[in-house]
Amino acid sequence: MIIGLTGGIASGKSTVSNMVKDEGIPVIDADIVAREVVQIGEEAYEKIVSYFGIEVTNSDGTLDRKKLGAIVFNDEEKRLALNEIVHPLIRNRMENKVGELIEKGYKTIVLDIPLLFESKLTNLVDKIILVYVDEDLQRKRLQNRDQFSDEEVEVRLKAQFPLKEKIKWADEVIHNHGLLSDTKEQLLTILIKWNCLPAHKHSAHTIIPK
Ligand SMILES: CC(C)(COP(=O)(O)OP(=O)(O)OC[C@H]1O[C@@H](n2cnc3c(N)ncnc32)[C@H](O)[C@@H]1O)[C@@H](O)C(=O)NCCC(=O)NCCS
Ligand SMILES: Nc1ncnc2c1ncn2[C@@H]1O[C@H](COP(=O)(O)OP(=O)(O)OP(=O)(O)O)[C@@H](O)[C@H]1O
Repeated sequence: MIIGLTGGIASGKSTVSNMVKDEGIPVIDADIVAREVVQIGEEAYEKIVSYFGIEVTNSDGTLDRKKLGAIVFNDEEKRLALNEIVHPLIRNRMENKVGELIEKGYKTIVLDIPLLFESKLTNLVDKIILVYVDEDLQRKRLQNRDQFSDEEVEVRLKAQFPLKEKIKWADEVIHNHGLLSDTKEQLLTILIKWNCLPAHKHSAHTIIPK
């Protein structure tokens, strides 16, 4: 089973995906793949530099992600242009990674994709888990984690579908407002329901009814 793990910026996807990895299930992280496809010399790197100009590179030639972020999150047309350059390559690379893991014998693979719905990547997955928090908490966690100004937070939230909308399209929702142990319990309940835990892990989490 290929599970799509999605949410919104700072809703807790990485937190949940670390819990998934702890259960011995491999995770492919779209944010990491997105960094791989823009390395110097890669096709997307050349396209980005020719579209956005040399100003979006650091002195060592690597992309200046802060500068590129400041541009694309304040200009919808440019954000969509960046998406058009990188998203097909992200999709391809993720499909290849899934193929490799299947060949290695993994029966369950999780794809952590923030823009699963926005980028129409849902056909990559069989089931979808949404990591949900309300927007106020999402703002607070984003601000705390990345030290963004109010405006930087708002433009990033505006670039994604609201989490409330995404709930409708998810098979399961993990509410990530409380303790990490609550979040983990919700995750395990879903994985057990879908029969996705490796056998030794499954028995470790089986709750024996009284
Ligand atoms: C704009 C960039 C350079 C900013 O880099 P930065 O290191 O500051 O952020 P990072 O890549 O870690 O992304 C953080 C979060 O921002 C959100 N985000 C990233 N790109 C986008 C986008 N194009 N549209 C909406 N939200 C986005 C996601 O929730 C992501 O988890 C970078 O995010 C990027 O290259 N984005 C395009 C690729 C993409 O869509 N990545 C998301 C995975 S599908
Ligand atoms: N249940 C929780 N309680 C307290 N803090 C949390 C909880 N879950 C996540 N956080 C914190 O909230 C922030 C955002 O979480 P995380 O980085 O997992 O989100 P994300 O969805 O992966 O973000 P992004 O889309 O930007 O990669 C982090 O600083 C994390 O430590």
